[in-house]
Amino acid sequence: MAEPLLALHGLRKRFGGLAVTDDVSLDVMPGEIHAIIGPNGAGKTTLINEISGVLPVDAGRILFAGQDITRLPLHRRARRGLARSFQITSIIPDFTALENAALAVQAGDGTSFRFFRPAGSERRLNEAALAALDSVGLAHRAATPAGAMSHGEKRQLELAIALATQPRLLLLDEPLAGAGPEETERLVSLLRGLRGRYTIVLVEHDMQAVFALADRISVLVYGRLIATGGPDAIRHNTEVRAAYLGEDDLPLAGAPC
Ligand SMILES: Nc1ncnc2c1ncn2[C@@H]1O[C@H](COP(=O)(O)OP(=O)(O)OP(=O)(O)O)[C@@H](O)[C@H]1O
Repeated sequence: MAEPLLALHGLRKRFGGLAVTDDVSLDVMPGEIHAIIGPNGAGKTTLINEISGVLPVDAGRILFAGQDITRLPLHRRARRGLARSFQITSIIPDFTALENAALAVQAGDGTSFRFFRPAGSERRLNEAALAALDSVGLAHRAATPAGAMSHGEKRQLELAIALATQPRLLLLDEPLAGAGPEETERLVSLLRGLRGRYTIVLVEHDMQAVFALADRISVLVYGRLIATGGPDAIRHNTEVRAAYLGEDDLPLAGAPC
């Protein structure tokens, strides 16, 4: 069996008296889209923050590609290929889509602060940036200033920026938030196109999208992991359904998304 790309072992985090991550252990396998769902306040964003290094854990271990990264700072996790997509805030509005992606390519290959670059590196930079834009269907908008793009396009660009760093693991925190129905459809098909090529941890409230996209789903309730499994197993899990009682957004049938 393949080794997990990301393995969480007994993670714990408290905010004052509140256990927000309560002995969470889970594996993310290479190439899978692994969704983390749970009711509001379940601790999903906190968990993503612990994985990316924004927040230190109180106890437990985080292994990435077999190496212990529990105490590594955020930038050193990023260097190892752990990319987090920051909701639009990483976009520079006055820069074109291509320039935004090129900055990310530079950050990814560690050349951001080199003043003297060998001839040809500019071209390679632009090619890599264009490839990232192309992978999210934005190549035709390369010359457009990011600030002039629609909300959905900014989401696509944000994804291109994350992909431009050539991540081994992509952490997506609510990539569909604020998107209208058409934008959602486009973003879901775009994410589906990344399946198998990237390993993705996805936190998302849109259950139709989650059940359409995820290979496996982990369910957090009050910081505790109550289930991990394929969409069908999760959909029919009694404890999961009880956790969502009163919310009608857990789809019973397969979603046509
Ligand atoms: N910095 C903090 N200090 C104190 N409590 C916090 C902090 N950040 C989050 N919390 C609390 O931790 C709990 C989990 O929050 P978190 O944002 O991780 O949940 P979530 O599952 O992502 O929620 P949502 O679905 O609403 O985005 C909540 O009760 C929240 O109020």
